[in-house]
Amino acid sequence: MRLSIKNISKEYAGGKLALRNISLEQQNGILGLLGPNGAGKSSLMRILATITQPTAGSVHWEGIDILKNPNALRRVLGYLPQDFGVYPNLSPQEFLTYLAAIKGMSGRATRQRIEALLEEVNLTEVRHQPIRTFSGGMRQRIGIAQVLLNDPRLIIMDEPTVGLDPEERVRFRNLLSQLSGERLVILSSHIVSDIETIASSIAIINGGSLLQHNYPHEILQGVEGKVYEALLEEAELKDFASRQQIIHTMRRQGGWMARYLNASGLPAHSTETPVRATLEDAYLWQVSHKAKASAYV
Ligand SMILES: Nc1ncnc2c1ncn2[C@@H]1O[C@H](COP(=O)(O)OP(=O)(O)OP(=O)(O)O)[C@@H](O)[C@H]1O
Repeated sequence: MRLSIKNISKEYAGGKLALRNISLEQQNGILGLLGPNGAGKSSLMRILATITQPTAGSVHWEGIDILKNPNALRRVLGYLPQDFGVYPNLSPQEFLTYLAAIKGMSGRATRQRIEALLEEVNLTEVRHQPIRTFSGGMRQRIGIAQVLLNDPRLIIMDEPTVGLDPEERVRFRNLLSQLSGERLVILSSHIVSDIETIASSIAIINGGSLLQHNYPHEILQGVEGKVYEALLEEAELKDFASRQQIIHTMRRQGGWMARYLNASGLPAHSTETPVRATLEDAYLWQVSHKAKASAYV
C-alpha cells in the first residue's frame, strides 16, 4: 500500500487557507495525524477520502491519481468522518446490514462479518436496541464497526476516540494494532496518548502546515535532554514563563512545579531537575513554541 501526497493546499470559499503545501509519503502501517483544533486535519482527511478536492497538489494511491480517478480508492476505503451520523431508529445490526447492502455486500459471510464486528466493538449485547438510546461512545463504536465492514485497505478515521471512555480507548487501540498489516490506517487526534503507542509514524500539523512527519522515536529525540522541571515560587512564575518554553505547570504547596524546555545548556533555575522527555513534550514544543524556541536552540 502506498499513499503519496504532493504539495496539497486547500483554500475554502472566503479565503481561509486550511492546508499549505503539504507533502508526505506513507506505506503500510498507522499514520497518526496530530494537531490542535483547526490545524487542518479534517481538511486533509476529507481530501484523502475523496470527499473534497484540494485547491492545488496531487494525491496518488498505489500510483493512481485519486483526484482524477477517485473510484480506485473508494473501493478500498473505510472512512469515519468526525461528524459521523447514524440512523437513530435502527439498531446496530440493522444499521450495519443497511450499510453493507449499500456497499454491495450481502449473504451469510456478511452476516458473520457484522456479528464479528459487533463483538469487536463490544456492542453484541445491545445489537437489537435502537441507536437513539446509545451514549456518544457507543455511537462512535458503531462508526468504527462500519469503517471495517468491507475489510478496507485504506482506513481514514477523523478523531475516532472522541467520546470513548479510557477502557474503550484501550480496546480501540488494540483493535487497530491487530488491523494494520496489509493496510494503511490514518487517524487524527489532538491527544498524543491516543496515537503514540500505535502509530508507526506521526505527522504533526499546525496552522495548515506539516511541521514534521517522522517515526515517534525520531520526534521524541528532538526534545531529549532538553526537558526539565523546577519548583517556582508564585512571584517567579510570570517572569520565568516569559523566558522559558513552559510545557505545563502544576500547583504545589507554596508555588508551582513548571515543566519546560531548556536547550541553552545553562540552568534556568536553581531547582532545575532534568526529566525524561515524552512525545507530548515534543508535540507541544512543535505546535506552541517552535518559532520562539528556534531563536536560541
Ligand atoms: N468548509 C469550510 N469552509 C471554510 N473554512 C473551513 C471549512 N472547513 C474547515 N475550515 C477552516 O479550516 C481550518 C482547518 O479546519 P479543519 O477542520 O481541517 O481542522 P482540524 O485540524 O480538523 O480541526 P478540528 O479538530 O477542530 O476539526 C479551520 O480554521 C476551519 O475553521
